[in-house]
Amino acid sequence: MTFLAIDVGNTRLKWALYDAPRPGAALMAHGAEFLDHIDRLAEGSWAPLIHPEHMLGCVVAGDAVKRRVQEQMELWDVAPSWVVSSAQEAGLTNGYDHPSRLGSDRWVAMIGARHHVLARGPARPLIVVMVGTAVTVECIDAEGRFMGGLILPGHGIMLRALETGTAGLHVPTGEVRLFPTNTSDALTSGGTYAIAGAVERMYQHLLQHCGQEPACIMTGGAGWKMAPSMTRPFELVDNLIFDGLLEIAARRFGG
Ligand SMILES: Nc1ncnc2c1ncn2[C@@H]1O[C@H](COP(=O)(O)OP(=O)(O)OP(=O)(O)O)[C@@H](O)[C@H]1O
Ligand SMILES: CC(C)(CO)[C@@H](O)C(=O)NCCC(=O)O
Ligand SMILES: [K+]
Repeated sequence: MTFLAIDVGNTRLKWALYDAPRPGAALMAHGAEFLDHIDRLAEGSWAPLIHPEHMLGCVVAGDAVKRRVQEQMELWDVAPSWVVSSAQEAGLTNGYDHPSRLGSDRWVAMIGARHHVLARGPARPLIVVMVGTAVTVECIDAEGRFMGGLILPGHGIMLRALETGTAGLHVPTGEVRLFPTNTSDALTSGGTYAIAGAVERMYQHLLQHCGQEPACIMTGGAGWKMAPSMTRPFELVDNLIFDGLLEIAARRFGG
């Protein structure tokens, strides 16, 4: 019962082929393409794959990109299905004002993170940080209710905004420093601590609200770069979105 998971992000499409639609399934193949290059998937990295029997994805890039991905999937006889954020799914409840307006990447990653925590011990409050093109910081209480979260610009967007918005800031990437003494280090440290500071703030909000130390999980391609600058112990999980898609797929496809 092969299963293809697809995460169409703001910048790149990431995919993973598993031997079954269930948590813990074996990973058979995986890859990533920039959105500009997705029209080559069927003749490229998808061509040699075993045909997936089921597929589930999440997409934040809009309908035109979704259609381009579905065109590539015509290579196989598999129905495309995409997660839409809802009021409730896989044990999580959604506290967003309009649940369907919550980015499905955020919803799916939270589902992955919640089950990650439950697999290890008793339920507890949870902070989920996704570090990619944008950064999101989500708060979930011990009962599995998504209480709310932050959206902030990712590191790359922050630096590009400063480059285009100021008269003379064009410098190479620097190092994260406690007391930056050159422009490169000042910019790199500023972006990093903006993210770390936002996360710390949400940690305090959740701790205060729940009266219990939250578990902290971080994911996304740049998570490892943020890890040394965080103020709390964070567990890095490679791809929470795939983990969440496997949880949902197990319920939908009965894996
Ligand atoms: N030192 C850093 N600290 C924090 N974030 C960084 C750093 N360097 C790069 N980044 C961020 O990481 C992003 C790349 O992460 P990732 O590979 O998860 O994103 P992506 O797959 O391109 O995004 P998406 O999932 O939205 O398509 C960059 O866009 C940038 O914002
Ligand atoms: C916030 C991003 C860009 C993070 O990838 C994405 O989840 C998105 O476009 N969300 C829709 C708006 C929202 O989540 O409130
Ligand atoms: K993403």
